[in-house]
Amino acid sequence: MSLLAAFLNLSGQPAVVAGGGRVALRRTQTLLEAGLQVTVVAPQVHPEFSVLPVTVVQRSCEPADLKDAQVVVAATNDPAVNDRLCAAAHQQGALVNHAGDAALSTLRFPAVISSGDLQVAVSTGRELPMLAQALGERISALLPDSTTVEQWSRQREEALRETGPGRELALQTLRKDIRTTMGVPA
Ligand SMILES: C[C@@]1(CC(=O)O)c2cc3[nH]c(cc4nc(cc5[nH]c(cc(n2)[C@H]1CCC(=O)O)[C@@](C)(CC(=O)O)[C@@H]5CCC(=O)O)C(CC(=O)O)=C4CCC(=O)O)c(CCC(=O)O)c3CC(=O)O
Ligand SMILES: NC(=O)C1=CN([C@@H]2O[C@H](COP(=O)(O)OP(=O)(O)OC[C@H]3O[C@@H](n4cnc5c(N)ncnc54)[C@H](O)[C@@H]3O)[C@@H](O)[C@H]2O)C=CC1
Repeated sequence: MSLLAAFLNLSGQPAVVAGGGRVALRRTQTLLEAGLQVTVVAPQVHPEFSVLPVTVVQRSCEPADLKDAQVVVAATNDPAVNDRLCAAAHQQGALVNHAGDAALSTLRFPAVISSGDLQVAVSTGRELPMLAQALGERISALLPDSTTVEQWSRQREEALRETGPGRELALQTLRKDIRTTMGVPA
């Protein structure tokens, strides 16, 4: 069995991050980049949270704080608290990340390599973040720049507007151009 590899559109959805340390900060940044509305609940928060567009509630996190959240990250340094919050979050049907135990998560965080809207996500399917990170560094050298991607995207739209044999020909030309540029056999 493998994990479901998918990209989720959760822009505008509420998320709660329990904990305010480095792990919570990293996860919060990832959620913000995907447009979620993040509330951070923790007695102590890393100073970098003050420059982020998040709501900070400075106290210990209770299951009631998770109400309405579509995504819950339990990243406190108290495993029992993380377990309890995750159990409550699962019950309400949220996507759940348990920072201390991936087996208790329905949501795992990959290493992400991006160029504009293009994203490559690496999951090892286990807990081996150094490998995900190292692979990400190799992969980043392979990504085409965003101007090139934009141009290919426009070319594809133009090809799809064509009718008859011109359409297939335009798509074939584009496919060949992309494959050659990416260094795979045309
Ligand atoms: C299961 C998973 C979490 C999940 O998805 O739930 C997980 C688990 C754990 N990570 C630990 C440590 C660190 N992780 C990082 C960094 C990253 N970790 C990420 C993902 C994942 N980490 C998921 C599996 C991914 C996979 O393998 O596919 C990345 C890719 C994405 C992200 O986190 O946003 C991001 C790279 C970002 C990049 O690309 O740069 C660093 C920092 C660094 O290395 O610089 C440290 C050390 C410093 C620190 O403590 O922060 C420990 C504690 C081990 C211990 O006991 O010390 C555990 C728990 C355990 O192993 O039990
Ligand atoms: N998945 C990953 O990438 C990693 C996961 N971990 C796990 O994540 C946990 C957190 O790591 P760090 O951020 O480095 O910890 P940290 O010690 O820097 O921060 C812990 C945070 O939890 C908060 N906290 C404690 N009790 C709380 C409660 N009842 N409610 C809300 N917040 C509470 C504290 O105020 C603090 O902000 C670790 O204990 C470990 O289990 C650790 C390293 C990497």
